[in-house]
Amino acid sequence: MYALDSAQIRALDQETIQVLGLPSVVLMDQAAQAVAHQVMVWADRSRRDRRGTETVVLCGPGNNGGDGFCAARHLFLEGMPVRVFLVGGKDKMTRDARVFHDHALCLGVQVAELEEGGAAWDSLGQALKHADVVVDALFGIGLSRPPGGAFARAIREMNGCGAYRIAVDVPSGVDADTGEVPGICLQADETVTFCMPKKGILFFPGAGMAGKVEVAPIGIPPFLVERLEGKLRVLDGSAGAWLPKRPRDAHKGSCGRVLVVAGSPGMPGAAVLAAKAACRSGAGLVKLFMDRSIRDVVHMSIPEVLGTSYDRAEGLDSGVLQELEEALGWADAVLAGPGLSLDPFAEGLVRQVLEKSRIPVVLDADALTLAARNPDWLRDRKAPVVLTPHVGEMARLSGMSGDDVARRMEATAREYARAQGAVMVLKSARTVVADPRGETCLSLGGNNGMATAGSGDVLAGLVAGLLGQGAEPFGGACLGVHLHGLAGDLARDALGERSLLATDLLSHLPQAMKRISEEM
Ligand SMILES: NC(=O)C1=CN([C@@H]2O[C@H](COP(=O)(O)OP(=O)(O)OC[C@H]3O[C@@H](n4cnc5c(N)ncnc54)[C@H](O)[C@@H]3O)[C@@H](O)[C@H]2O)[C@H](O)CC1
Ligand SMILES: [K+]
Repeated sequence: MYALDSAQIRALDQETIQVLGLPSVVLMDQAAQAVAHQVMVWADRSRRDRRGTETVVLCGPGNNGGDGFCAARHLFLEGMPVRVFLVGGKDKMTRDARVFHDHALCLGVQVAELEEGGAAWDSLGQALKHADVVVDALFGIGLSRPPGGAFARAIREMNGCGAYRIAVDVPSGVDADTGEVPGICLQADETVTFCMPKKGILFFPGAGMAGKVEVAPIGIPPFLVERLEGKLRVLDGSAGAWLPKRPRDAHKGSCGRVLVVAGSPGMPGAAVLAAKAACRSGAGLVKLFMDRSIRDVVHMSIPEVLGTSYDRAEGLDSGVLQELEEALGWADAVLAGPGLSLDPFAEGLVRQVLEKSRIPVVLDADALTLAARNPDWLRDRKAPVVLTPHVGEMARLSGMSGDDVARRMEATAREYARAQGAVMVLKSARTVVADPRGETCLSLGGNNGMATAGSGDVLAGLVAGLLGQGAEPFGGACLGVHLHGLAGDLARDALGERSLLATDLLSHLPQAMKRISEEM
């Protein structure tokens, strides 16, 4: 599945209509049938007699409204009571919307026009009072500014009624491309979107307005979708294809060696979480390059982890750098950053990793901040790099504001990946993974319970562990993100969301790994 923007979906529309000769009203009718079907599904699920289920449809002047008129037709032909209210005026209607508006009228569907100051608002109020379902067909991908006037009032009325709210394609008020909600917006219980989900209902805040998303085919051939440029792939179980195969005669030395450069005096936690996640990824050997002061607590927490320790108090001398270089020579992948701190000692370690590493490098947490301070380190590096910033760290790396990064998650990840020649894992409630060559994935997995200390350390360790087993950087990052979200959802299902801890992610990783291995 892909998340598409309005330009892509319009291009698909046009190709299907022009190249394949499928009339646009056929696409609209398919879309409308899907909406009407979901109304019937709701009636059946609520054990309501379909013919007793009252539906109110609010239509805008565009093709979103056209879907609404056409859906009303289908409900009417099913013998279901339906009322339609038009906002925006008949004179502004698109051709296809007009076709189904007129046909609905011919069938006997009641259509009233809502105008500012008009009398039909009372009828709308009455209709919504008795409605079981309300269908929002005001705006779809054509929204170009915050809804105002009669449109805003209609949205307020829909939000204020007790009916089950179904949005057509996009909840009215959501920017279909960015997910921004510039003004008033429908709070949908469900969104029936067509062909492929629109980016605006997968990225927040739009994702928070869409409710349950149903994706309905409307006759656009898959091969047209596949050949679209710049698609945003939505991660699912197929991410398992990126899981490195294990040698048949596996032994601990042949299942990946991962070096974790993490932790600092008094800060063992992040290092433990990251190293444990690398172990849980299936890597054969994980070695922590750590300060002597945390060695005991690390070995108590993870007996499986090897360790090379240094004494930060003695300062960063050539001996430590030599040991780090030797450890890099031992490893198949390296993670630097969790709990490393930002002092000159830590700076020296990250610099050494980027200068000397010929194996894939994952930079997380403090290493990202240090790399942002020294941009030439990334530029001059010799190894493939995966960066795993959250929005704030991305702001520091890119010089953008956090709000701008949050508003342009996909574009920011793509641009920075290309500029740095690095794989970007840009983390937020929706995480985007971008490859320097342009391939980009979106993870819908995970939940609010994962917004907790250490969650990022687990992800970074997981990604490094997969790269250490031979996953290529982009695939390993995508698989790590997918597994991380799946483990988080499994943990939430078992423990609830509120009290989730990063250690719960670790304990649910085996189940997540088992799940994707079985789906392959
Ligand atoms: N392939 C598909 O996915 C198909 C989608 N269909 C539906 O068509 C709409 C898109 O229709 P469009 O006419 O382009 O735009 P909208 O109906 O979303 O918008 C209506 C119209 O309203 C004007 N407008 C925009 N913002 C405002 C505002 N704030 N206030 C007032 N007026 C506004 C603007 O002129 C818009 O054109 C898509 O979402 C699907 O529902 C097809 O039915 C089938 C194929
Ligand atoms: K809508």
